[in-house]
Amino acid sequence: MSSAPEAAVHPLSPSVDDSVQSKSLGNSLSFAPKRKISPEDREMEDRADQNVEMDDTAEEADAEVVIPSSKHDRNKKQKRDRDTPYHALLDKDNPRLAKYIKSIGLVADEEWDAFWDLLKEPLPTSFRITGFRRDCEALKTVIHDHFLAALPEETRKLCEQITWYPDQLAWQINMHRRIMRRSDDFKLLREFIINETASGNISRQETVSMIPPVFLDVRPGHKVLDMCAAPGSKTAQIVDMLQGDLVIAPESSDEAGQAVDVTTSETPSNGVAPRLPDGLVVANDMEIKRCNLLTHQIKRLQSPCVIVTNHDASMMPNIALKDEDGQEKLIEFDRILCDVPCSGDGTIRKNLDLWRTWHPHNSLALHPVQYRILKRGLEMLAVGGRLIYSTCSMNPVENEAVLCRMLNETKNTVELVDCSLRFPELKRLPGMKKWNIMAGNGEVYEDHLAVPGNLRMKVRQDFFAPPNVEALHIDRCMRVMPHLQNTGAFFIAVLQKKAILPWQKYAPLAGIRLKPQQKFESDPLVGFVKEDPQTWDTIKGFFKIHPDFPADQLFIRKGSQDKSRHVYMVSKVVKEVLECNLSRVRIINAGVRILTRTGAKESICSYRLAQEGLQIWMEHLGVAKLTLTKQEIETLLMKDFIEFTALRPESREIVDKIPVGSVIVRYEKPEGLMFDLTAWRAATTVRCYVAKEERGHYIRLLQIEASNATPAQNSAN
Ligand SMILES: C[S@@+](CC[C@H](N)C(=O)[O-])C[C@H]1O[C@@H](n2cnc3c(N)ncnc32)[C@H](O)[C@@H]1O
Repeated sequence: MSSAPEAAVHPLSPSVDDSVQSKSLGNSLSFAPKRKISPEDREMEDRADQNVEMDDTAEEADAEVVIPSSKHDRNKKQKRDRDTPYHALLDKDNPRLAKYIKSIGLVADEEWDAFWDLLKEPLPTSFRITGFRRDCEALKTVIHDHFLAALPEETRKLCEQITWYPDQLAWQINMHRRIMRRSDDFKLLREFIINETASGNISRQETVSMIPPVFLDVRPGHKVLDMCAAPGSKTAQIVDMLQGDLVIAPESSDEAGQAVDVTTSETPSNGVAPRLPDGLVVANDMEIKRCNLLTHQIKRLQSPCVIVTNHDASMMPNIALKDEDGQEKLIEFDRILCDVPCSGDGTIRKNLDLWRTWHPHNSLALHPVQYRILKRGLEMLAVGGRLIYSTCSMNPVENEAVLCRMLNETKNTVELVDCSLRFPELKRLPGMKKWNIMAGNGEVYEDHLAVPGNLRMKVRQDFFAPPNVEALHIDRCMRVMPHLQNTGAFFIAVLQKKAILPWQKYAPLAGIRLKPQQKFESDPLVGFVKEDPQTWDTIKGFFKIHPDFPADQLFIRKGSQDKSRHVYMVSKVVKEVLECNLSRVRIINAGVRILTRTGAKESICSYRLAQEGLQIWMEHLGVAKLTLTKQEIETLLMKDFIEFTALRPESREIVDKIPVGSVIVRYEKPEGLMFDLTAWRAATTVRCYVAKEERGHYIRLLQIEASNATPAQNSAN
């Protein structure tokens, strides 16, 4: 890799230390049983990791699309995607589908042609910036000032900032990715999006799929449950909100004062410990394979607040915490997302098979499970908490009918929130108060009385609008339709729990006995500091860690040689959840790696900082940062190391004072780009410990900064 004399023998060389990984790999505590990974699984995980093409992996999986079950199927699909001239071969017509949508009464007659024609058009390309706030802002500026500003005016008009999206961090380019691929105008922007997706800083996500988390109104410190989370695009938004990296404007002026600023980058001057991200996101999915996709997505977020679990959401086990008296108390979640499995007809613009496979029976069959997941969600929600029910289906049986049934059963303890004044730029329709239902035989029925006896078990009474539909305020639900702003279709309902549910009154929460469930066998999890106080003392001294740093939130896996090398950090609540629930909740993954044992003898500290966890606790590290110039940092990023002889005298002077071992390298331009990297100060070099994709990200930003700067600015650096 390098010609440096040290590099060949350095014990920390990336070639011998497999722990320098991209954001998406091996950086959190895994609880999954040691499973044998089949080539198919591996391929699926690789696909999720690589994102090498601007593909729709996450997006497609977002809808309830079946991931091809065998390698053969996948190869066939890939071949078909490659060979099929863009959307051309399919006969995009389905008279029964047209009859069904017309029969619901969802689209006004005068809008029908616009709606139906658009369903046959491919979706635009949409994406959002994700990650820590400081980095998001830098990337937003680059996209704006460098790429969009350079586009010819006609092309630029196709790029819309999604105005309702918080902090203006999302865009919709009204052109399908396959056409974009052939456009010279978009070449640079497209490449940039592909590379930034690979390094985890941009997330390709369909516009409508971004809506539910925005209405969920997550605040720092909240406890959030995402019941059907895989592949995790909405979980990622939730985590950004929880950590204060994505800020939703308060709903009312009363709330403005309560909003907590959790920006972790400021060191308080009053000696108080800098804030660490707190709160909890439980990201759950029933399918273990999809949980693996979810885990990969979550790892890119580098959050100590997330736990991935694997349960049927309709039977989600209770999760407990200990109160001050040591009594177990069930967690009541502040926010819950029920993005339930659905028939997915709202995704027909990208899931083209639906033109062929759509069947009215699917919605009828899905209603019961959707209802049960919603019911369990409401049970686990705190009084005063908020729950979002969402689907990418247009069928009222999966939407309004589920809600009407639940609202009637919860008897005024739950209400639909009126969001009509929120995000007015987002065009939407109100929930429907009356609808017809198409049975599996293709016949449409106006009410249950009209349904023939032999079909009444399948087309049930509670699938139709109830007589008291007005009183339920079902029109407060929101329907986004494709022709309103060139998107897919989506349904969103915001619910608030006003009191304990009627059937919960007889089972007071504090007294519930939790049943032990099947336990995963994995290496025991132990507190790092308890296990090895001496090493922690050395680490604390070496990195000058703030005395108030909560070291009890650090864990290692004991038993397996390989895993005990890494120290993971979790949030305070996640720590408590792990301590109380490992025997009854199937936890697949949690935590962020912050330290790795190197075994390097030449340093007094045998651990080095891990890049993925750096931002989380950096303000707790008093160790000197080595600030380098643009030229120096570029060398470090491109070659992987910089020799002392290549440093300017000022940098050399600082390096000479730093002991051998792990070091933070900073690049900082006043009013401009700023980032920190983990590195190793060796005898004659400084070696970078950042994954290739992430190094590429910083190199791109530096190059863009240089090309934007005036010649005078350039020479100053
Ligand atoms: C619409 S997708 C969720 C998309 C996800 N929220 C996102 O934004 O990336 C529905 C998910 O529900 C999962 N699922 C299906 N039945 C479930 C159940 N009973 N409990 C939990 N998850 C379930 C599926 O595996 C699928 O991943």
